[in-house]
Amino acid sequence: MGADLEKVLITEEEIHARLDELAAEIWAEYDGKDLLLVGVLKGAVMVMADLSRALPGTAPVDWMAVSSYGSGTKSSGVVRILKDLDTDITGKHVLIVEDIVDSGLTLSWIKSNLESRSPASVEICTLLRKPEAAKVEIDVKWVGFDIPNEFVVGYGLDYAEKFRNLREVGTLAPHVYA
Ligand SMILES: O=P(O)(O)OC[C@H]1O[C@H](OP(=O)(O)OP(=O)(O)O)[C@H](O)[C@@H]1O
Ligand code: HPA
Ligand SMILES: [Mg+2]
Repeated sequence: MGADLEKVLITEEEIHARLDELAAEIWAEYDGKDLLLVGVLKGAVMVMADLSRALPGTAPVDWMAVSSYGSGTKSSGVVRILKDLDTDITGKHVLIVEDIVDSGLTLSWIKSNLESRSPASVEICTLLRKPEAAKVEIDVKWVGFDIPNEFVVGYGLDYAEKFRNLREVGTLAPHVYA
């Protein structure tokens, strides 16, 4: 599987060090508040697992599943809810936890969808962001790493459902696409 990578952009150690920093900042913001962590399946599973465990206190976790990419490498811009939250978020401080903000279309749709449910606040934490790929303006409060506009896999991110279980984030070698 490692041989399928062209280059490693972010190592496992760099990811964990950055998530530890973000967890401390996030806890400073939400300590004492009614916080709900919302993960976006499936990509955010690894980020949620490590970020939530790096928090110095406890908070409930819920999940949404939406589809925008299908099996390809380009966002269709069409977002569908495949699984909604189990939680009523009225009055809660919602923190959306994501693996990547690419075009921003998915997150901007999810954020306004959640904002329509009368929460106390909705913010976003993402491990990765591609500033050059942005198609909509979206306010992301916590960003792990800004990365170049290249398709990446690993640490939850897939290509055709594969490579989510890589420990690092990297780009794929051309032979994988062939
Ligand atoms: O900013 P955007 O261009 O909208 O892209 C970002 C979204 O695309 C990916 O999800 P995908 O739809 O591939 O589902 P997955 O998490 O199951 O891989 C990723 O996990 C984000 O949710
Ligand atoms: O670069 C990416 N890789 C994998 N999945 C994605 N979903 C949006 N951008 C990406
Ligand atoms: Mg995907």
